[in-house]
Amino acid sequence: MSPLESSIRRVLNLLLPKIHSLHKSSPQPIILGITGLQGSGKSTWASLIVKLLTSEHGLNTITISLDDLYKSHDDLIAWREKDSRNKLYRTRGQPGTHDEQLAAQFFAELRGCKGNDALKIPRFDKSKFNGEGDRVPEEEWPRITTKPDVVVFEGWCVGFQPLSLADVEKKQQLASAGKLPVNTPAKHKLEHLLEVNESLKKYCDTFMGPQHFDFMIHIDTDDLLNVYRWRLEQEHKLIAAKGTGMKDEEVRAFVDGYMPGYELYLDRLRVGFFDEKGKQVRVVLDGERGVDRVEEL
Ligand SMILES: Nc1ncnc2c1ncn2[C@@H]1O[C@H](COP(=O)(O)OP(=O)(O)OP(=O)(O)O)[C@@H](O)[C@H]1O
Repeated sequence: MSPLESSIRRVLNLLLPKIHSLHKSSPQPIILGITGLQGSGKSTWASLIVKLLTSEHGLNTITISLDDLYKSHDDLIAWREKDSRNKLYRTRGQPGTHDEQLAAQFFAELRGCKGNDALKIPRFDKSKFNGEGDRVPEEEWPRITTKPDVVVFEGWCVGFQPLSLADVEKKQQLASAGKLPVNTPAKHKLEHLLEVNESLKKYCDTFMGPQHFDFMIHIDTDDLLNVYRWRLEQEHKLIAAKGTGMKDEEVRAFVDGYMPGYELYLDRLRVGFFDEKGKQVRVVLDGERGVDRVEEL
């Protein structure tokens, strides 16, 4: 067994008794969030957890990625052009670039799903429009006809919760004084950070707040600079395999887009997403993406 698989099993074992107990007491699908830094392994964790829960624990488990809930291409362009000065919205990814109505509707249907009513799972194709991406036509979305016991919902900003205006401002001042790990909030105007924060608030109200999840796995690291290293390694591997990929400075710019989110919202997630204890596991990775430690929150 690979070290990664044994880490995933170890973390899953911490949550399993609680998952089984909730499964026995509630007919609704259990929502397990997976959040983590760029390239930290969210999709790898999600797919192995689906496999383990289904094949070894008899729990019918599916996964959905926040990436499948983006706005359509037309809506993404309209969103970008609404405020073309906001650099955070030049590409998809930030809160505001997903279709929160679609997301809220999907999760509401999922909670009410009794099986046999063919629930459709939204899909987004990142390759459309030269990489700008577009939603896959609804008739091509996969359908499920059996109520899932567990739904693994993964995304880079899953688990983030909005800050007050004063706290966003304070973070930006800290960044301007060079007191945050990478200081990226200083690279954006306050009003632009607040625009993302406002969208995050809407997400949390409608589909991404603590009230919408049962459990959360957070893949983290003590040193945010590791994220640049992991993403560069990932791209170098891709170039070695396919002969093409992003240049190093493009990779850095790409990761820079996510850093303000990490620098604004990770502190709160690290303290705990839920009010109740025992529902969240924080996995802290070392520089080589090995597990340094596991914390139950
Ligand atoms: N612990 C690990 N050690 C080494 N490589 C890993 C580890 N976890 C994942 N990888 C590899 O790193 C790459 C990124 O993993 P994955 O796509 O699961 O991450 P992600 O967090 O979902 O990424 P993204 O943020 O880009 O969506 C994959 O090639 C995966 O095989």
